[in-house]
Amino acid sequence: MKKAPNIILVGPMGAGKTTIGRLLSQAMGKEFYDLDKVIEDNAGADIPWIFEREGEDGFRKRETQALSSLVQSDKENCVLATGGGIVMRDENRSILNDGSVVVYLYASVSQQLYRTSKSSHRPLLQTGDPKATLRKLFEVRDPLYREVATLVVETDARHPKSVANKVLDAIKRHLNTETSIS
Ligand SMILES: Nc1ncnc2c1ncn2[C@@H]1O[C@H](COP(=O)(O)OP(=O)(O)OP(=O)(O)O)[C@@H](O)[C@H]1O
Ligand SMILES: O=C(O)C1=C[C@@H](O)[C@@H](O)[C@H](O)C1
Ligand SMILES: [Mg+2]
Repeated sequence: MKKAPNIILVGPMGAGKTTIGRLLSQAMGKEFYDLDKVIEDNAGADIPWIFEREGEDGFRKRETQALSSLVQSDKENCVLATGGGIVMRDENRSILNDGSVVVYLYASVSQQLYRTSKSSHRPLLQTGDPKATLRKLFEVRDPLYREVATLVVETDARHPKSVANKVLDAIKRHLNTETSIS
């Protein structure tokens, strides 16, 4: 029998990947993984510490390693929330495109700013002008999220539960179309 595809959420910081991923995994009865958390558990240190000691490059190496061991292990039936920069490496985009259903959670820059403003856990946003940083990242990354996405779901002005339901409907529709006989 065909394996159930993994569901992978991509999108910018504050899109809600962690929040929606958890809700989605509960609704679908799948196991939930948050790649940022997996990286932290593997390193025995938090993301700000990794950036400080190893730089962004060190973090990206750990990110690719965690992604490939999760997705290329025999794990199936899981929901994986990624970090906002997962699409930056070609190697990661190839892994994402290898049989998973990838959902791009779209959020406008102003929503990203609002949703990330309460936490100082994101090293890339510890700048004088986080809005300008988010805008620059969005210009580079939005086309890459779209490149890997099977589905795109808009999250602005929606409660997390409503986003999760929208994602669920889109996944069901996608999987039904994929398996129906034309
Ligand atoms: N649809 C939504 N409406 C309002 N608030 C939201 C929504 N989705 C997420 N949030 C809130 O925004 C904040 C950031 O969400 P979350 O941590 O899930 O984002 P993320 O995409 O995982 O970010 P990162 O890439 O940094 O891991 C949280 O406080 C969360 O409760
Ligand atoms: O957008 C990014 O590059 C990042 C997003 C976070 O989820 C973390 O993965 C880390 O802070 C880097
Ligand atoms: Mg997250």
